[in-house]
Amino acid sequence: MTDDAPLPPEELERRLRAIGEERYHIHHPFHHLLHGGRLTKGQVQAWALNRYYYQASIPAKDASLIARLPTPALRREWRRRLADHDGDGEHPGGVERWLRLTDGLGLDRDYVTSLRGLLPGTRFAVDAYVNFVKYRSVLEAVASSLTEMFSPDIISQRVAGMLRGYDFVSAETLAYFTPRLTQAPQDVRFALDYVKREARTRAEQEQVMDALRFKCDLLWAQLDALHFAYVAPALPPPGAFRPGTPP
Ligand SMILES: O=C(O)c1cc(C(=O)O)c2c(n1)C(=O)C(=O)c1cc(C(=O)O)[nH]c1-2
Repeated sequence: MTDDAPLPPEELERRLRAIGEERYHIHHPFHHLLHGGRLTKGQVQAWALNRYYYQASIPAKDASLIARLPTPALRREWRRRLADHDGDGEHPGGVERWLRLTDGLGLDRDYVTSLRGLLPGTRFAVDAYVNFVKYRSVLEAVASSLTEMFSPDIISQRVAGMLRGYDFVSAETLAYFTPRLTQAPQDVRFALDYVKREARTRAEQEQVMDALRFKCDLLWAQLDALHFAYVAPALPPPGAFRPGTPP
């Protein structure tokens, strides 16, 4: 096999999984603290408030991808993701469910949704994701969703660890995560089959792997920003959320 020969699809999948093993945010020190019950309520609030922007931006990135998908079948598949996050008017979607999580932690909804307390690092990382999906190829955009291959593990760890570690967190507060345990594997099955089928050249396969690395990096960067602002050296930038201070 020359360097330019396409990888067998199963080898591409193995390499994608190896990228997650190495780079997924499950390995970030902030997550170890969060899941280990070692943060204060204010630090957990900072995590939830910042992550709201990620949750609220996911439907925007999915909607921009739908506009570029070439077939009804592809658009239908991606439309399901939009409904998962936005709800259908009767059942709440992920964005509303995340707000129930921030409610449960005692944060004011108007303050959370105003984004006034957001860290600049969160904003830049999340916007980079939305722009990546908007401007890169459809193949790279689909590939960038593949971090969801690794999310059921981190979600299971998080829910168990947070229920054990914090008396201010209840199963109801964390209800956001329950449907993700079935939605994420369904999303992944489709996206993984898609990239294995559509990345036909070695160059396209490299683009797929790079897209997954980029996505891991932007998830990591969000936790770096949180760690710097709220754990060590604990220097929240001007205007950012400060635990215990009224908005
Ligand atoms: O809890 C997590 O650590 C985590 C990670 C990810 C991810 O890996 O991108 C997603 C989610 N949760 C999530 O809840 C979610 O809705 C989601 C959508 C996407 C995406 O890229 O389209 N990732 C994720």
